[in-house]
Amino acid sequence: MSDLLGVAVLGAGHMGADHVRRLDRVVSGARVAAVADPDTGRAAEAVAGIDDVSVHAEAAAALDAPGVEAVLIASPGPAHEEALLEAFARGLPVLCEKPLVPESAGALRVMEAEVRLGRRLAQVGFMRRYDAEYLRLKSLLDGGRLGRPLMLHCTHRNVSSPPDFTSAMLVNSSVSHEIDAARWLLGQELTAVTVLRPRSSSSAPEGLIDPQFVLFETAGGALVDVEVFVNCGFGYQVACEAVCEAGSARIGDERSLAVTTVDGRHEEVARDYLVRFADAYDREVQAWVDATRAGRVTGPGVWDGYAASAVAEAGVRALESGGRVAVELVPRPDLYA
Ligand SMILES: NC(=O)c1ccc[n+]([C@@H]2O[C@H](COP(=O)([O-])OP(=O)(O)OC[C@H]3O[C@@H](n4cnc5c(N)ncnc54)[C@H](O)[C@@H]3O)[C@@H](O)[C@H]2O)c1
Ligand SMILES: O[C@H]1[C@H](O)[C@@H](O)[C@H](O)[C@@H](O)[C@H]1O
Repeated sequence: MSDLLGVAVLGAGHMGADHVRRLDRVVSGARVAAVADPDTGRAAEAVAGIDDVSVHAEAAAALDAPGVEAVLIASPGPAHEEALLEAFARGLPVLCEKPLVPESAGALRVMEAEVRLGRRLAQVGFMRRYDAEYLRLKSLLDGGRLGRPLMLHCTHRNVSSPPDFTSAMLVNSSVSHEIDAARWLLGQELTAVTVLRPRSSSSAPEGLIDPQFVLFETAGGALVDVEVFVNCGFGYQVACEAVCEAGSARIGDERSLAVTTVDGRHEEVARDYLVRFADAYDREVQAWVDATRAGRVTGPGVWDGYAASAVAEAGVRALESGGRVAVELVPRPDLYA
């Protein structure tokens, strides 16, 4: 028996295949023991060259495969609730890609199941909490040098959206990251949301409301605004400026490589999340493996996933109604105190 943590990866698409590579070649202390995808050809391709790994069409079969001790869920959001409940039924620790569950009712069922178990088993894949720039901003805000935060101005741009992307997904898929980051950076719940629609870009697919301007209110009286633009065409840009009583701080300005030639100064712009957040995913998965081997959950958990889904759901209602929508959260169970 290997002393490496045996992980079943559910879903072998963009994120799943990248996490398989990461578990196999980047992080220490883990190995890929099984992979599941209804497209078994894709699953087999993702694990090509890896020893002692089984390939399954069904997620449940991968959870029951030999050597599986933990689960990484990278299937589409609507498949997450069933996968989480199946993992909990087997007592398996989980790293679940965002969203925990797209609808808050489903997220609540997952939370109730974990509370019934009486111990935390799941972490949600909000990888920005592991990004070096976000970590510096968090530590600056927590240190108090800038004083009380008043506003966060956020930008979230993608080059283009996948073919099945809907107007609601700008809020509940893309902005779910800002929802979690704002809750974490400010240490406050988001209490209300309003979504404004500038004129849609002519580069956006027909009918897609893109960009959107999302405004959150927080329990501590701060405001968080997000420009989300998923067909901007020119780069993957994620930025955040915190404006506080005694100063401001900004991250996300792509300071990685600047090339100067006779034609001027040129700075690289990431093309997608796998590039922009590569280090953050590595740190996230390593931290999850380490915590899991120590029998703990240290990252964003089921309460964070539930809160993000509830806020996003209010956001979608705000987009549809054009009005301000209050966020309703159930009381936080003691398990997540
Ligand atoms: N953290 C991030 O920055 C980030 C980035 C992209 C996607 N995601 C999340 O990762 C998840 C996967 O997204 P993706 O872009 O890789 O999607 P994808 O469409 O590229 O891949 C999903 C894969 O899951 C498979 N699948 C479908 N139903 C399944 C099931 N029941 N069990 C197992 N596999 C199943 C599909 O066949 C497909 O191969 C989503 O939850 C998405 O929101 C997170
Ligand atoms: O699912 C993806 C992913 O979460 C990315 O990090 C985000 O930038 C995209 O907008 C979203 O569609």
